[in-house]
Amino acid sequence: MASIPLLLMGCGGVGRQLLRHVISCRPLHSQQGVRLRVVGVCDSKSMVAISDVLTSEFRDDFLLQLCEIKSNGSSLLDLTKTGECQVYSGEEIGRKVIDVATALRSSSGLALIDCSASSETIGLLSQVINLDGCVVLANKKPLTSPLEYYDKLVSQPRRLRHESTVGAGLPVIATINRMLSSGDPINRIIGSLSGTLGYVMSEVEGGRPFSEVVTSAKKLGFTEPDPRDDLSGMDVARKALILARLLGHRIELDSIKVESLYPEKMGPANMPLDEFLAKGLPLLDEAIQKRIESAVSNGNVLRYVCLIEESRCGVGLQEVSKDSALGRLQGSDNVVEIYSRCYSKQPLVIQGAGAGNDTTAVGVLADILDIQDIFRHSPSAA
Ligand SMILES: NC(=O)C1=CN([C@@H]2O[C@H](COP(=O)(O)OP(=O)(O)OC[C@H]3O[C@@H](n4cnc5c(N)ncnc54)[C@H](OP(=O)(O)O)[C@@H]3O)[C@@H](O)[C@H]2O)C=CC1
Ligand SMILES: N[C@@H](CC=O)C(=O)O
Repeated sequence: MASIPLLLMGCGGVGRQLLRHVISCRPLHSQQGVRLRVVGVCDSKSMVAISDVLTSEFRDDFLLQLCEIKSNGSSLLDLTKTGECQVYSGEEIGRKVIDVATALRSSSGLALIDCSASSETIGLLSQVINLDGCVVLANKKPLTSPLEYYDKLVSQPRRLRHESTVGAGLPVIATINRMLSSGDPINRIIGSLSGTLGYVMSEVEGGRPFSEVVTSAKKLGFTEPDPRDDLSGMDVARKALILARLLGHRIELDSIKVESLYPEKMGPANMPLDEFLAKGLPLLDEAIQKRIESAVSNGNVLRYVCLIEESRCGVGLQEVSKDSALGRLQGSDNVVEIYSRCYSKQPLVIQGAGAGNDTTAVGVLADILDIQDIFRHSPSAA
């Protein structure tokens, strides 16, 4: 039996869906000889942890209650009433995560799952790797931090999985890793890597106002916590950087050319999110619609494209033919075309839903199961 102790950072849309999946897959995992033991969960302010991380785990009804509390916008602190957990806040959180990883080091090791959208988790993630733990990421920010930190995080590739950082549940990272490790060098990747921007382009093409479509994309769980991360192109740039670094490009985020769909005066430094959603977005409707109509009048469509080729890496809007793989995309689907020595004339193509809490959580869960052997071979795994 592989017993994997999980500590989840971030219990928003993706994190909660992951907890629900862990619970609903119990019978399947039991057949496979795997037990996922949730020993701690944290959000931006608090952390709940089980008192004995070596042998205990949160009960499923406690985890479902946690999901409900967070869905209602309440605080994890409300769970103290149950008497089932210890609660930590502020700087205690980081210390407790390291305590848990240290306590588990000589038995199975900890699996730290980052479903936050924070740029501040990188230090903890690297420390957990150093404590012989594993890290699974939906959060792209740790992998797009400066190379100095990135190198530490990826120093033990067997202990790191991050499939959901690019294309949500689509097998983009695994495919690229398989190609590279089998000596099939990749020379070009072109694709549409934003579920939000894909959905926005195809829905506005169909006649809906841009502001209304962005609001729906947020409700559907496609956008980042602040949709300006998507609309600025930065979320796609992060995915491009993750792929470029996998290909061996030693580049930083600020070297990627990015095209934003809103002006700087509407950016997070100048406008609160609520104001952007209520007042900023509608001001963009006309300009985006005109751009899309102009593409359509040329017999084309507009897509937000990511290109990585030789030393070039850029993301931005492009007019593409309606009949191309990019042009045929609809809704939140992503497409990634990979050109390599083996796939030189016709690319290897990966396509499907590229955003959404469900598909992303499934990708994270698959990553956790992918590292089960590390836990199976530990001295405590019976
Ligand atoms: N949705 C999607 O389709 C996809 C999402 N992702 C990635 O998954 C991640 C989560 O997205 P989503 O669930 O939609 O985002 P949400 O905003 O719904 O949830 C984010 C969660 O992270 C918590 N959080 C914030 N800062 C920290 C921190 N420093 N430590 C621990 N927890 C923290 C938040 O706390 P609080 O509740 O207190 O605000 C919240 O619970 C993002 O990085 C996103 O890029 C990746 C692929 C696809
Ligand atoms: N906000 C992202 C979610 C997945 O990474 C997107 O829209 O693609």
